[in-house]
Amino acid sequence: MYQYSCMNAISEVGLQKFTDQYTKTEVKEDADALLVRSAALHDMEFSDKLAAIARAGAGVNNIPLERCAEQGIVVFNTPGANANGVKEAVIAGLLLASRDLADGINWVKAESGNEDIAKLAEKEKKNFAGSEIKGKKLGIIGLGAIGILVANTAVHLGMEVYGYDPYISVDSAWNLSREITHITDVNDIYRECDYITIHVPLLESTKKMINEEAIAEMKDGVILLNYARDLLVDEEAVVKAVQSGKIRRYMSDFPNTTTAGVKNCIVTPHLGASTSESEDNCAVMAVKEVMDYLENGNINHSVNYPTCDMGKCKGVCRVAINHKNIKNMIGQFASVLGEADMNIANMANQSKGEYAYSLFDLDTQITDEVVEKLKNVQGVLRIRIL
Ligand SMILES: NC(=O)c1ccc[n+]([C@@H]2O[C@H](COP(=O)([O-])OP(=O)(O)OC[C@H]3O[C@@H](n4cnc5c(N)ncnc54)[C@H](O)[C@@H]3O)[C@@H](O)[C@H]2O)c1
Ligand SMILES: O=C(O)[C@H](O)COP(=O)(O)O
Repeated sequence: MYQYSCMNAISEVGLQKFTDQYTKTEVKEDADALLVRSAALHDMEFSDKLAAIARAGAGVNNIPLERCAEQGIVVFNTPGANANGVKEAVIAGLLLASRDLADGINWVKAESGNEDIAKLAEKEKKNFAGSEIKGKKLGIIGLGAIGILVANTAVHLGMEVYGYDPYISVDSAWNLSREITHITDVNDIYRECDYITIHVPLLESTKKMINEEAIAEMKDGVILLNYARDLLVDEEAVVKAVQSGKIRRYMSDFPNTTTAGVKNCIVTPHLGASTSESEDNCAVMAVKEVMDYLENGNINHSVNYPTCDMGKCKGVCRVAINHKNIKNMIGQFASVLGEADMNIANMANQSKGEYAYSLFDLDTQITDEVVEKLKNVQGVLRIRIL
């Protein structure tokens, strides 16, 4: 039996995928797996029982990845599962930034008791006039799951699309429309584009990538969209630029005291992935990842451990070892098993940065004594027998 705990509300469509081997617990210390959306886990202590954390979503900046890896806790996310939801929010953002729909709607609300509203509207509408996106240049920074969907949709809406991503995956490159101009110097996006949208992960290297210098390179009256993370942008510099008119509008999905309520900053309360479809997709993917890891030891879509998948165990038992990526680990594991007269029927070993993961299918049941010997190999972080 396994136990899981939810750190945020997780879609029932996903939770229903758990079989009767799983029960939900409110006691986090009892959980084998945690499911989370944006709840901040940086200050949370993790029990020795916890084997997996699944982020039902894309961004993992709310999870201490390194600390988890060191404790042998595999962290998963659900790449692409909410990308369509975010794409649609970004397209809405493009239109809201171009047409003064928000102020127009607010004006109608304010005048709702006015009997002359229809006549007055015809007089006032000039105050809410905008521009069209067709024929305008859109620069996309980050062509991953969301960036490519935005890029391809914007092409269909008649925009001229420029894309920048020095680390683009082969999959993304295959899925990108040929109409998109490939940019290798991000400054060309800043200099050329009428609209700029960012879709990169929040990492040390991307923090405040949109800063005063980047803004200075941009066209006057540019529209900037941020449905990725607020810390990617120096928002104090953005607010100054909005107030001076350098940036016509700043669209953000991340409210904070810097941008909330500022004229021409249109901020939504982190709604990008808040659609029933995205919430279901993310939860289903997260639950499947957790079950495959807890039951079979397979790792798919982890952000702190390598992908390692041997399907279902074909031997008598499977030994799953989370360990440091240092030399001679496999040799030591094989020696311990060989000395105990245990044959390895099948095995896999993969590494990612400082961490590695090994799976061994054995022809015989492993004993507690051998498990203890494997645990004592220096660099081993966790062992599970499945
Ligand atoms: N608003 C929301 O609700 C919401 C929902 C989902 C994701 N997000 C955020 O959107 C962002 C993108 O998510 P995704 O699912 O597309 O992720 P992804 O991993 O599929 O794509 C990110 C892309 O950014 C590229 N990249 C990394 N560093 C870069 C750099 N310095 N310059 C240019 N490109 C760079 C990567 O190569 C990758 O192709 C993330 O920050 C994520 O947290 C927000
Ligand atoms: O990174 C993500 O997937 C998004 O920011 C969505 O976050 P949420 O699951 O809290 O809506």
